Amino acid sequence: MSSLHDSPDDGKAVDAPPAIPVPDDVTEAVRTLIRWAGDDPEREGLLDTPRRVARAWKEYCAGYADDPAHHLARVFEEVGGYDEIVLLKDIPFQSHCEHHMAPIHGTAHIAYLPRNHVVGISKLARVLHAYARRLQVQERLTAEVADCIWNALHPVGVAVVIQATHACMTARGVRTPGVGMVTSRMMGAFRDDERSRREVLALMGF
Ligand SMILES: Nc1nc2c(ncn2[C@@H]2O[C@H](COP(=O)(O)OP(=O)(O)OP(=O)(O)O)[C@@H](O)[C@H]2O)c(=O)[nH]1
Repeated sequence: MSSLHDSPDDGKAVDAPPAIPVPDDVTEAVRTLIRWAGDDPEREGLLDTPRRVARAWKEYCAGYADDPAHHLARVFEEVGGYDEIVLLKDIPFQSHCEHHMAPIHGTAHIAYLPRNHVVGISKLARVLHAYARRLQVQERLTAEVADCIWNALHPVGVAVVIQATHACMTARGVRTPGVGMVTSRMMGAFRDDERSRREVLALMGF
């Protein structure tokens, strides 16, 4: 019987990642973790779990195989003399913290003030995801995204603001739901010029 998640053609899940081979030591590590958590990795419901977990982690961490700067290689020079802020706002992303490997869910706002050229707007989100799909701390993620745009486009300014919740704080440890962390990196005109900084923050909704 097919379900909503089956493709009409081959019965595989629509968004299924390619079935990459998983080395035995990786599945064994997951089995050890299941035992450590208190369950039995040999019970029927958990038999395929180590392989699934291994593949899921390859997907969560796909950013290690993704060169962020590569996404900014193609630029457009003819944009009608446009020389104001370009902002991609409210970009949802997921990451994992490097301390507990717990999920981070967040929203990023990425802006730049072009010098002579712009990039396809989707590329800003691609840069974000390439860094987010790694083990991260929010401060480094914010800095890496901003630095990548700065170094690739040589714009007049770059501003990146990230708001995120960390499951290591909500689901364990201090167990404090509803709190968000905010980080920012302002470069060039957005750092040096108060009016530009205020303008970009206002466009972002702050
Ligand atoms: N600055 C920063 N801290 C983070 C980030 N993600 C997780 N953390 C924190 O990293 C810290 C790790 O602290 P440790 O004391 O080594 O680990 P822990 O004993 O598990 O800490 P608790 O979470 O307080 O139980 C925790 O305070 C986390 O909340 C992040 O992106 N940035």
